[in-house]
Amino acid sequence: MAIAMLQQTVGGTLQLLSNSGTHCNVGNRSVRLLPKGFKLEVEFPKRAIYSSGKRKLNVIQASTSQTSVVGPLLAPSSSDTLDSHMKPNEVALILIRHGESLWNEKNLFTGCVDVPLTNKGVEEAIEAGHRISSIPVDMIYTSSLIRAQMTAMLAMTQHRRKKVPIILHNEDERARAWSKIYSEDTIEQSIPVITSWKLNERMYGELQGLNKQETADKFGHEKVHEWRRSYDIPPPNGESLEMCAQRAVAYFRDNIEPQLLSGKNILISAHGNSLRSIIMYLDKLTSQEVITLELSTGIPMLYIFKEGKFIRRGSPVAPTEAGVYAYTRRLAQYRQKLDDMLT
Ligand SMILES: O=C(O)[C@@H](CO)OP(=O)(O)O
Repeated sequence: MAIAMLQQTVGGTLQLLSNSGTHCNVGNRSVRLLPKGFKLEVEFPKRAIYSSGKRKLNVIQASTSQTSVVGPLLAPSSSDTLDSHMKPNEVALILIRHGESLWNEKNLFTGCVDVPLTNKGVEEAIEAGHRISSIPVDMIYTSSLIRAQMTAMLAMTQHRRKKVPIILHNEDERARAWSKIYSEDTIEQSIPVITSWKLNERMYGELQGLNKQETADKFGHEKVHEWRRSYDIPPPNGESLEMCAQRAVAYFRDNIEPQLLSGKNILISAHGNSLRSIIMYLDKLTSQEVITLELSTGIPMLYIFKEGKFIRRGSPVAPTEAGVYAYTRRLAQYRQKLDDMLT
């Protein structure tokens, strides 16, 4: 079976690796892949579909130095409209802040420290999953932190479509090779989960691990409020919200938005401040507006992406809530198909 994988781009060089000699279409050129890899000099467009046999390799932002590596699991043949092969004219984007973590419970500054969920956090994640269980999800993005990953995975246990979320391991070639799936059908029933530190909580510098109340008592409530909720004032040796927004929004624009454009329904499980940053971008909030935005743990927020615009649709309260599915005909149809499939 022909499996080609985008390995890397260096300047204008696109390197494809193949597990067998096979033909691969790159743009409008048909090329032969060699067993041990193939190098091709190509002026590639920003977004292009590269196909090998029946599979599509979706190359995102190939003209930048950092390229998303997309293997077969990452590019299911269609977005999940059970399973229509038409590119939809609108897709769902769901944002979830992770459930309560052990350090949320202890009221400690957490930032990039990798702390798991509490029992309450587990329950919140399951409840979030229940709320979104009839909304299509084709791809999941999470931070590299376990609390966001646990939240995404627990939420997906509730999804009525019953696809299996699978974390992609792109750390190196062996990690990729050793986690490869060899069944087309199994790939079809999977949801790729892409993790990136760029969606992490903002790095809280020398406040990480300190108690929020004790820090306020020591440095004054005003100072601590400034560190926590100003836009451009960083905590000692940490990131301001503005700095967090720079990397989180850049990641969203470079990696997630192209997938939405290509018709994928997406769930992002991340953190208070990385999500506030992304919401600032989606809702075009000013720096004054974003500092008053507070996100609760485990509450999913739904957006519809249509004609290049993000339309905020609030938070689904229940999978059967009429209001959510009245938002768009496509969501209503998807839920109906799930009902038909499951009864
Ligand atoms: O401690 C943290 O990492 C964050 C989120 O819990 O705190 P804050 O409420 O100050 O953004």
